[in-house]
Amino acid sequence: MPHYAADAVLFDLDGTLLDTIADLADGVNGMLAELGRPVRPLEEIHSFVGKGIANLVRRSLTENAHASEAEIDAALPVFRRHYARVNGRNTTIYPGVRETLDTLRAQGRRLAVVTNKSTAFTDPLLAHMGLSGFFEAVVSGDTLPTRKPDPEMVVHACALLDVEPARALMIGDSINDSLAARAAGVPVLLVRYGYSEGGVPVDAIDCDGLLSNALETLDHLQPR
Ligand SMILES: O=C(O)COP(=O)(O)O
Ligand SMILES: [Mg+2]
Repeated sequence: MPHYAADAVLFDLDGTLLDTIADLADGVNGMLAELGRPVRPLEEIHSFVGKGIANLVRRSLTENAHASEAEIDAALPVFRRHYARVNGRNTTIYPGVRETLDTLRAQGRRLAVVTNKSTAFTDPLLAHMGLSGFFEAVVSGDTLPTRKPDPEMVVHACALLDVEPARALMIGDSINDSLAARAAGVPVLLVRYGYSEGGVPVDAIDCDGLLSNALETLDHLQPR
């Protein structure tokens, strides 16, 4: 197993640091109910998460259903209103995450969040969960014109942390994370416990290793 020098570790948020699916599902189903559409099971909403909020709303309206572009546009602020109301309410930190962040900081590594979630939800959620203090940079889905799987957010996080991409390590849960990291030249590990957008099994995704618990990140790093 390769051991990475990793001066910086970049973390995806939804499905990697935080189990946010209950709140995302409440936001989606609040929106669907208000629009007079049938609500969806949490398991289905799982597979819609990973490419940002606009994609989540689109998939929620069009999977085995029909919605016009105008209806999709109009639904976005409805979702945002419902999600803002519940963001963090039933969210939990995955086992091992806080200890991992503590250890990485104690080792002097710089940490960032790189998430497709919008800034308006990312920042209050990190604060609510008591995680803000760990991160020197937070790159959200609306920080740049592009989102994961494009590499720019990952490149931007490395620049903010003043670390060469090859000296960083990305931890994510979906193909969007692995594609973005690969294209940015950052090694990438995927957690087995996240949402894996599109329901793609993580074993089938090109990455540098799989983690059953965030603490296993430490096993992939060179000591310092
Ligand atoms: O908002 C999303 O779709 C997913 O966010 P993530 O990039 O933190 O997994
Ligand atoms: Mg994710």
